[in-house]
Amino acid sequence: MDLFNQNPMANLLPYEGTVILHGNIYTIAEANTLFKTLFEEIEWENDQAYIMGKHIITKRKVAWYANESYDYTYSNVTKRALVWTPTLLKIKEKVEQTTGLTFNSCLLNLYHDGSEGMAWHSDNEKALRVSTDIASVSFGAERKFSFKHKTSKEKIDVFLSHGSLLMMQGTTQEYWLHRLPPTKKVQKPRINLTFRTIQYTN
Ligand SMILES: O=C(O)CCC(=O)C(=O)O
Ligand SMILES: [Fe+2]
Repeated sequence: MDLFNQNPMANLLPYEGTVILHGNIYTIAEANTLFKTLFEEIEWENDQAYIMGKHIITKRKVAWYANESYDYTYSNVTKRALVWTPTLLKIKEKVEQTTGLTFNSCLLNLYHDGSEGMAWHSDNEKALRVSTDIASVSFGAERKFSFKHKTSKEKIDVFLSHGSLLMMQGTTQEYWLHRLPPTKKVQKPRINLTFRTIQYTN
């Protein structure tokens, strides 16, 4: 037995965090249908932010859905969460069954092609967070997703395929950054859903 053969359910991080790739939780046919439905039904908007006084509008599109409609402020822009669509609820239930965890909100990102990505960051907005577990579901073009340790700078790459589930847990956000690097190799769109547990008051 090759002990170094990658077990897809093993922790991909060597220390100070837990990242588990569950692999594909949907068949290609199911994932195709979900991609199409999300592409058409989600209320996609360009993301906006004020970063160092500059108003930034991304090409990448985003949407927030949650158990309740509520306002939240992120990068100095106030946004309103939308209430789950039936498709999102079905995906949330599948993720909850697979992981044994529960989530109350979801950030969706639509990358039209490989020229769009997301820069190094960690998802640790303290005001919002009650749990650090994040479930990431991907549809469409396969893309590389990278982790970088905040002090050692060690890098770990993983490929996120059509219908796959990746879990980021424990101290991952505290000690590691992640990003979706842009790439010239990908011409097709990708949709990513990150299910989170956030504390909201309204
Ligand atoms: O598109 C992805 O795979 C990751 C998105 C992400 O990191 C985020 O929404 O915080
Ligand atoms: Fe993130």
